Amino acid sequence: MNNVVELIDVRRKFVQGDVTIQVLRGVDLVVGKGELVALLGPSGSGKSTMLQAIGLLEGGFSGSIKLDGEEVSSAGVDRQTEIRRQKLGFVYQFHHLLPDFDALENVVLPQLIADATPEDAVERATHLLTQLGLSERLHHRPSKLSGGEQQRVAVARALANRPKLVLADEPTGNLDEHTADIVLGEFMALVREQGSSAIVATHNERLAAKMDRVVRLKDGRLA
Ligand SMILES: Nc1ncnc2c1ncn2[C@@H]1O[C@H](COP(=O)(O)OP(=O)(O)OP(=O)(O)O)[C@@H](O)[C@H]1O
Repeated sequence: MNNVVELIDVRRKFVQGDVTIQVLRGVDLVVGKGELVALLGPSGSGKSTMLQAIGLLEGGFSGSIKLDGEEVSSAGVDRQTEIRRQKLGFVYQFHHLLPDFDALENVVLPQLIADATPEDAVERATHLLTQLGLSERLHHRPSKLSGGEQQRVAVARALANRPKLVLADEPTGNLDEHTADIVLGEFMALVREQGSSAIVATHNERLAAKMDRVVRLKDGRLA
C-alpha cells in the first residue's frame, strides 16, 4: 500500500532584495493512508509554506514530493492541476466560499469541475452538509451563515470529491474554542469515514492532540 505523502529533503527559501529567508531546510515526512497528522509550529515557522508544497500550489521547492506514490514535484502544470482536483482537498482559516452561490452550490461546483453528474453532485453535497448539521441551510449564501456554519460548508467542499488527502491550514483558527472543537471533530469524523488522510496546520496544541500524530516544524525541519 502506498503512502499518501512522502516528502524527502524539501527545501524552500524566499529572496527579497538582498534578504534571503530559508524557511524549509530539509523537511522529511511520511503520511500513511487514513492517517490524520497535526502540523504544529510557531508563527512564521513555515507551516503554510509546507502545505503549499504538498498542495502543489506554488513552485520554488527543491527535494522530492510524492503524493499517492507519484513523484509530483517534477510533474508538469497540467498534471499538477489534475492531481489537485482528483486527489487533494483544501480547507483554509477563512472559508473562501463563493459569495454569490448558496451552501449547496458551493459544494456541488467542485464536483461538476471533476466531471460528476449534477444528480450525483447534489446528492453528495446534500449528504455531506446534512452530516455537518446544515440540512436547513442548503440554500443560504455564505453571508447568511454563522462563522461555524461557513467553515462547515468549506469542510464539505474540501471533502466533496473524496480526496485522498485533505490539507487544512488553521481550519478552525477563526472560530471560538467551543465551535472550533465541534467543527474539528466533525471534520475528523468525515475524513475517517471516507478513509482519507489529512494534514492540519494549527497553533492549537489541544486540538492537535486529537489527531493520530503530531509533527513539529522547528528551524526549518520537522522534529
Ligand atoms: N511569498 C513570500 N515571500 C517572502 N516571504 C515569504 C513568502 N511566504 C512566506 N514567507 C515567509 O516565510 C516564513 C514562513 O511563512 P509561513 O506562512 O509558511 O509560516 P506559518 O508557520 O504558516 O505561520 P503562521 O502560523 O503565522 O501562519 C515567514 O517568515 C514568511 O514571512
